[in-house]
Amino acid sequence: SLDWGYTDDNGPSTWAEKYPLAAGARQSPVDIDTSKATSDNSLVDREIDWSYPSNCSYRIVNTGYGWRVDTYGDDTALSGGPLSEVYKLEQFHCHWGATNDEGSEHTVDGKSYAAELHLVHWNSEKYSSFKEAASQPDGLAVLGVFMEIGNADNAELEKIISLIPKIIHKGQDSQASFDLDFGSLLPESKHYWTYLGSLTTPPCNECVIWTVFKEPITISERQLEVFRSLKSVGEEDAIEPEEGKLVKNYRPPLPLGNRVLRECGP
Ligand SMILES: CCN[C@H]1CN(CCOCC)S(=O)(=O)c2sc(S(N)(=O)=O)cc21
Ligand SMILES: [Zn+2]
Repeated sequence: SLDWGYTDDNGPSTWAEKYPLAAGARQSPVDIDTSKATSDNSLVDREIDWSYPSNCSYRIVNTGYGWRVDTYGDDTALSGGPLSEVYKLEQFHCHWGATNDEGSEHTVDGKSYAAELHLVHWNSEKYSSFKEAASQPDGLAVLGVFMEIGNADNAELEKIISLIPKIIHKGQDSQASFDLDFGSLLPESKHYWTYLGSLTTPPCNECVIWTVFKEPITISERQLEVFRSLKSVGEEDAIEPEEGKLVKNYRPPLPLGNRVLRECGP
């Protein structure tokens, strides 16, 4: 069985037993208490700036904890906002819940969204590899985008969702070269909150500069159901058809403690 996961016997409340960093003071996600957010002038004139390729080849993989799209971050760049260097996109993935009233990792004044998209970048200006960056306090920059249920399908996400039936079991992957317009995976408004945190899964390294957008994007109920059809076990694990489904893969919020939560944007 998995040494960590999201069930009662291996879920977030047990992680610190095997992954001591999970009990740290700079953990993610957090509840974004909007009354605590300080609008910081140092961020105002440093708009978050990203450039992603329009068409690129990608690999989508079932990690056993969800789907992950590995990008070959050559001509990607994320800078500005809270970032002092240029970061490259390494991968993106998503977190969701068993029902639509939960699923996001960050919450806003206690409100959960149905899912949360994470675009994971690493500080390629300062460090020579993603792995090295993941052990540094300013090594990773993750963009968090809330997802709420809408009537229409999200056309960009559909390109990913159409591949999920090929990776139902843990370890399966699918190579695809589809032209993904990352810009449309991000909200129109660049209004965001930022704070220093961690990976939201083991090993829970405290290496992430988080930027969470205020405006959600939409996903349809059908599309979210496809996420929930993923399995956390491999094809060879003989289990009942309904068993092992990844119906939820989010970590509940941890205390912000004495960290500063900054807000920027109109
Ligand atoms: C299931 C494992 N998830 C991990 C896998 N990686 C960790 C690699 O550690 C190398 C030492 S990662 O840096 O790609 C990464 S980012 C996030 S999150 N949810 O905080 O955006 C989780 C994870
Ligand atoms: Zn994540």
